[in-house]
Amino acid sequence: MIRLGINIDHVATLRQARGTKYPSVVEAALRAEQAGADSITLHLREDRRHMQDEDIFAIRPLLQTKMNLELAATDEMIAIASRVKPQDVCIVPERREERTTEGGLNIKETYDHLYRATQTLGEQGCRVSLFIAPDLKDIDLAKKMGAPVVEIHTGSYADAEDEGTKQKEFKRVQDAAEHALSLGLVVNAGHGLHYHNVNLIAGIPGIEELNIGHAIVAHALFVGWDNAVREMKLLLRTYAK
Ligand SMILES: CC(=O)[C@@H](O)[C@H](O)COP(=O)(O)O
Ligand SMILES: NCC(=O)COP(=O)(O)O
Repeated sequence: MIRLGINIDHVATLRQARGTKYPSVVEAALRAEQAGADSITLHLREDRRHMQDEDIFAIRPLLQTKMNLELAATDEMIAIASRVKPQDVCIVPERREERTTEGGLNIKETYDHLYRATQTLGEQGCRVSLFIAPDLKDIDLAKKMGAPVVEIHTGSYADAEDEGTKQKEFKRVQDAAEHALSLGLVVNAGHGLHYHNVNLIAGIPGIEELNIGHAIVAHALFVGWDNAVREMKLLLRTYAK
């Protein structure tokens, strides 16, 4: 059964907008688990625009499911992950000026650096995932690097502005997932997924987990957090093959 990772970054975005203590990211994480989340994803960005270090340390011991900590492969972030010891770590690309994560890791250009980060985090007992574009060559490099998991960036699929582009981008994700599974990799996917586009991705056989956040936080404004999580969980159950 495909698993649902709830990314709570943008609960923190609302909090950071005013520097208040509310909404509580701890409450968001625990209630998401109660509502059916199989994992809690948090992206500790270098610029701390949403999640803060103290959020990561506070949430880690309280989770009943697992923590998937997203981070850039920097010495600072690897040191934090080595202290927090999340069950899963997803290495993601980061550029300060970006509005959101644009594209996957440039594995070819940064192979040696990513290899060292993957090894270090693996030695800490974390299951390492690489956030990559739906590109077969990048998947081959991820396998060569020894990362047990890849998370396929679904942003181009989610951003498609016409049906033809959407179907083309979906096939890229589908082909990439099939190739990664054929190499024995665990395959996750995420970025930009919402209640009206998750169906095709959830229907790809073999995908282990979808990480979804922004759309769930947005929907929660109208239906409540618990219901927003439950509705997404039901969609995954409905469309998974
Ligand atoms: C890696 C990924 O797709 C998510 O963590 C996404 O980055 C959400 O956070 P932002 O909206 O800050 O990019
Ligand atoms: N890795 C994808 C993720 O964690 C959530 O991305 P989004 O749903 O907030 O776009």
